[in-house]
Amino acid sequence: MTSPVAATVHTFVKGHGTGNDFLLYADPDGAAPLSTSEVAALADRHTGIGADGVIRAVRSAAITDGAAGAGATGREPAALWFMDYLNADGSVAEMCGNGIRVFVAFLRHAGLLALGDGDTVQVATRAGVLGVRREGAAYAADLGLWSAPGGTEALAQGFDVSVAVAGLDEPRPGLRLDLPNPHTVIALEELEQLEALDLTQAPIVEPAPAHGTNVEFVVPLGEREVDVVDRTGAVIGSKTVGVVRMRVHERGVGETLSCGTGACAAALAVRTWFGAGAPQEWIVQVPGGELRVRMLPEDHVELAGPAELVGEFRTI
Ligand SMILES: N[C@@H](CCC[C@H](N)C(=O)O)C(=O)O
Repeated sequence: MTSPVAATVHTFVKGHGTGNDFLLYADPDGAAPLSTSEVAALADRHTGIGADGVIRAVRSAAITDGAAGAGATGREPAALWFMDYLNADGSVAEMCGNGIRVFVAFLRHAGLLALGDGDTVQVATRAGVLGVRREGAAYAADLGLWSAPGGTEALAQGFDVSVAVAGLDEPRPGLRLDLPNPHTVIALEELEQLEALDLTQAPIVEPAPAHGTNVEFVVPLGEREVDVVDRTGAVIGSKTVGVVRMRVHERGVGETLSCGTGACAAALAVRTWFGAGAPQEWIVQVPGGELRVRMLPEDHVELAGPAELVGEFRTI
């Protein structure tokens, strides 16, 4: 591979969360951002290293307005590190739920952060400062406020757009939710319908959201009793959780094996459709594994799941 990368950046760590994979690098002083075309070249699965996104770790004190792209939060005294997340096509996204867990794992691996089991670190993102708690080898992130751009009317109705996709005969109703990156969730009745979808092309959402959208197709699978364990792993009770199967087409990427903010949108949409009495916790099954979503007070939502680092890659 001929390096598409600026001379200052050659070494990347590859990591993933339930198969949603990223290339990460440290740029403490904010001196080595990558261009859109450099990111796209690196993320290319045939001629680059390959990834769903590229994540740059910048000291938040080094972020000046606009330096990290549209929506940069500026200096964040509450958080030492800023997560600069870019999609595989080089476009800027407001948030990445799988990425923020892998980001924290990367900071620990690079010796840039010490985080005890059960402790929480504040991370600056384009969605504001978010807390990420370590749970052994996994992480739980409070992704902050969710909202429905269609307002209470869309939530009451359960949908506010129409979505056409290859593999389904007719357009289906979809519900838009912001985490704060844009999502559109569509319910299907059968797992066979989910498996038959062709997500090699982006689903067509009408009316088209102004800034594009990630699109999640979901099949609700009912409720399940699961063990409640303490920090030592001992079972101390049980609780009821909802279960959802999901496939996703990500804005700026294509179909991915997982999407963390998408899993939250899926759980929020299914909970909305179920109405009062729906579980507050959800297991979201994605092609790359399982994620846990928990509704927190004041319209916050928590996403928990694994974060794994694969290896280091050096471009030439
Ligand atoms: N995979 C991410 C979402 C990444 C951003 C998304 N493609 C967008 O453009 O909004 C996740 O885990 O949340």
